[in-house]
Amino acid sequence: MAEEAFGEAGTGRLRMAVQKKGRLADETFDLLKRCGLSLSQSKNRLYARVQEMPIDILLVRDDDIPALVAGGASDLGIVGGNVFEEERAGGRLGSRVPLVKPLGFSKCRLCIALPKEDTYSQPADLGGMRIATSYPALTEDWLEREGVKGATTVVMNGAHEIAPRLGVADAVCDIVSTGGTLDANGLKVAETIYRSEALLIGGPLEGEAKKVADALQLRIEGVQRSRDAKYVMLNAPRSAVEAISKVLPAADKPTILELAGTAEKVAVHTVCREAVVWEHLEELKRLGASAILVLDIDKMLA
Ligand SMILES: Nc1ncnc2c1ncn2[C@@H]1O[C@H](COP(=O)(O)OP(=O)(O)OP(=O)(O)O)[C@@H](O)[C@H]1O
Ligand SMILES: O=P(O)(O)OC[C@H]1O[C@H](OP(=O)(O)OP(=O)(O)O)[C@H](O)[C@@H]1O
Ligand SMILES: [Mg+2]
Repeated sequence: MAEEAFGEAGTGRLRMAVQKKGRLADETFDLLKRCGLSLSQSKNRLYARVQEMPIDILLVRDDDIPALVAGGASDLGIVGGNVFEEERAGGRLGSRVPLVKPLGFSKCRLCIALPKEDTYSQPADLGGMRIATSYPALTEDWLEREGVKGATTVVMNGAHEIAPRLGVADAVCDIVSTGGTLDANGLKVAETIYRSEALLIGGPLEGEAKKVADALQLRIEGVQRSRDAKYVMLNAPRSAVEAISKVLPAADKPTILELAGTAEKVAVHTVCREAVVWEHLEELKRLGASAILVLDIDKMLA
């Protein structure tokens, strides 16, 4: 591998910054794998090269991704919306980094939380409080929008949940997923100020980089389309096919196949969301469906 050429502009290889290790990294690598892309890691593990497409992957801390993209060192990046919006709200990105698409993983909420014993009914109750957070810009923007008077932020880089107990803050504003961390630290959610998921950011691109980015996006869309979708096969009385098609709505009409040795029954194949199958299982059985198979779909490319 021509390591010296890595990351240089103008090589025609698209550069994409992703988290090296952490809560975003596993799902980012899984997404690339599902896009049919395999990575060859460099010896120093600061970048990897995609084998199947001209893409170089920068392996970095998530906090650095928006600035790398804004500064032009990377064409694209995959980063949590919380980090991206914090950098943007803090005025550190200029106007140069568009959001390309939400990716649907690493979902979490940015919440203001208070000690469980505090009473809370409205934003004004946060007036005058010190709020420990790694997201001062998003927190301050929200406080201003809600007209909260006199609240301030105390910047901490981790373990915010301990701040009220230490007396260095009255409230926290941090990432919440299951709520387990807050609960274990005697805190409760007062407000959700931002709903986050992983985002693909970057561009606008030109020339070869744009072509590669478009091809990558097409693959990502294929993976996203297949994420909730299931391939459903069942046998049913021919007379029930129309009713079954209404119960299992799909983008396209179902495929109806003859079954050997019978004219009354057919096989119905369709694609729909898994939840729809569960919701309507009883009804499908009532309509005479049998041998219901629900299969994973690896990709739906168009
Ligand atoms: N509990 C959670 N559940 C779901 N998503 C989360 C959770 N915690 C964080 N995230 C999302 O994953 C992103 C990365 O979280 P992680 O804890 O790996 O960050 P980090 O410790 O700042 O990593 P780095 O070492 O790259 O700076 C967060 O910015 C957020 O978007
Ligand atoms: O609502 P929960 O499911 O408990 O998740 C929330 C916790 O997850 C994140 O921390 P993480 O566990 O990633 O550790 P970190 O503080 O080292 O980032 C976040 O900072 C919260 O502390
Ligand atoms: Mg970080």
